[in-house]
Amino acid sequence: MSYVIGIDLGTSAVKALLVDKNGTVAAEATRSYPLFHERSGWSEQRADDWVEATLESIRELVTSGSVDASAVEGISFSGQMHGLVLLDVGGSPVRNAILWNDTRTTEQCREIERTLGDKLLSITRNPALEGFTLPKMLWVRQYEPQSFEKAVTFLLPKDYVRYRLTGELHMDYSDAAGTLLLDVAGKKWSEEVLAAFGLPASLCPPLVESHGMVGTLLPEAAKRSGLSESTKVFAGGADNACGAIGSGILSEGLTLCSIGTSGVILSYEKDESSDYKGKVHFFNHGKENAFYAMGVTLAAGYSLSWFKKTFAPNESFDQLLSGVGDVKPGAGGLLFTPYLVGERTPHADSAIRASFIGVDGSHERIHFARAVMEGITFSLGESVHMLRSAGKSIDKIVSIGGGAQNPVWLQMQADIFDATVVSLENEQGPGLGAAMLAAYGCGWFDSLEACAKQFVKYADEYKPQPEAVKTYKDLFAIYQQIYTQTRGMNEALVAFR
Ligand SMILES: Nc1ncnc2c1ncn2[C@@H]1O[C@H](COP(=O)(O)OP(=O)(O)O)[C@@H](O)[C@H]1O
Ligand SMILES: O=C(CO)[C@@H](O)[C@H](O)COP(=O)(O)O
Repeated sequence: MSYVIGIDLGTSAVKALLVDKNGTVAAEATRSYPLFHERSGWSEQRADDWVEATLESIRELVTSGSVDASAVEGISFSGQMHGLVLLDVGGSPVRNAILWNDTRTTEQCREIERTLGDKLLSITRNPALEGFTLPKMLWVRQYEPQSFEKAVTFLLPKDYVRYRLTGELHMDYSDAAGTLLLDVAGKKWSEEVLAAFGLPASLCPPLVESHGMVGTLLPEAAKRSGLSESTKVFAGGADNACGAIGSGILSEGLTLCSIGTSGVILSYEKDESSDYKGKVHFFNHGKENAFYAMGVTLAAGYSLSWFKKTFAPNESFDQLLSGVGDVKPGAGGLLFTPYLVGERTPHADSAIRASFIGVDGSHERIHFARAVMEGITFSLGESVHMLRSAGKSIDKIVSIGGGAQNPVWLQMQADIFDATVVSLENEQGPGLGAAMLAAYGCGWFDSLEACAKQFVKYADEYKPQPEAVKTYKDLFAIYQQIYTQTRGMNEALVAFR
């Protein structure tokens, strides 16, 4: 049997999947790495931690799957988006990577808006948001000029891992779209944006399709991972593009909900023609010449893991959430807004922070846990609402990410989104999407769609329950007021953080 490997470089951990030609996951391995929050709003990781964790997880896959190294034909990647990795002339990172959920760059975002005006949206199809890569570059240039002077290339997280495995520098369109340096519709680095900020084109790596082959493994990487040097390496894509591929979101009318560290609602776009005026992100898909529109909740799964870490550090998610289905929708009048690190959609605001509203003497920890899950889902519901308001019809949503492991949460999504929610048999959307890019790249299938027919296996369907839909509609109207009513207070609190 032949295999491919899909690597999902997440924020909390890297997950590696060994997948056979039938799309069956033969083995899985995961390794976590630390996140550094040196100041409020900052979020960094060490790029070399990703490489070590990836090599270790591949080695475990190969060993636990008891496969012959020569049976693994290809490997590809899904990566957390937007993170800035600056490399010096020797190919080493000049500082820690600054991640997608780091919001230190408000000043640089305003500078980008002032400099580019309307051109920003027409070229990059996205507004200046703190999480994107260009503002991070400008921040490093302004505040750490000694590091920036050393930088000759920039990469995104999974591109750095792939570079260390192959020695080749590349970036795929789906990830490049999240840098604010790409002409998204034209599929090329924007000379206009680069020139406007005095950035040399040589900083940008060559662009490739997600299923494009970029090389084979370096001898050292082959030795450490246990794979053969002839293993073909394919570019891969942004985690949300790969999550979409791994969930079969490859044609018009299909929508994805992903609750990982972040949360996203993503809707397929067959071409570049839709214009959301920057209200949602608009990026290149990992499928050639396709696109997607996407709303992002910065602290989705992160809100629940913050809650667990703070109030139930010694329990598993399943223990923490046991009994959460017995609490009625609305958590006894307790609402939560998941703005622990600021927000992106629909409120691009780095100063806003989370709230519990309606705390009552009768509330127990389980009500708070339910309120956190509901607040995250309401936030994602805002993106569903925005896409519907722009004319999208959203009746069926494939749900992935760590959050999709809990059936109560899947039913809650169906009730809050008022749509049928479908889970996957193997809850590994982005990793499976990466494996599919390798399988398609290896020539196992004529198209990603043909690969999806074989690889993507849907599991349970959750239908919206009318009574809960009605309750959540009423609560959503109250939830939506919390942002405007707490914004001023949070701005005043910035000085105390
Ligand atoms: N058993 C579970 N039930 C509900 N939520 C879970 C469970 N396990 C993990 N999660 C949620 O999923 C998140 C991690 O999702 P994952 O897709 O692995 O993230 P990432 O790819 O960003 O590293 C956690 O922050 C947590 O909120
Ligand atoms: O910033 C975004 C999308 O724009 C995030 O979705 C990141 O891509 C991180 O993803 P996860 O670690 O939550 O999967």
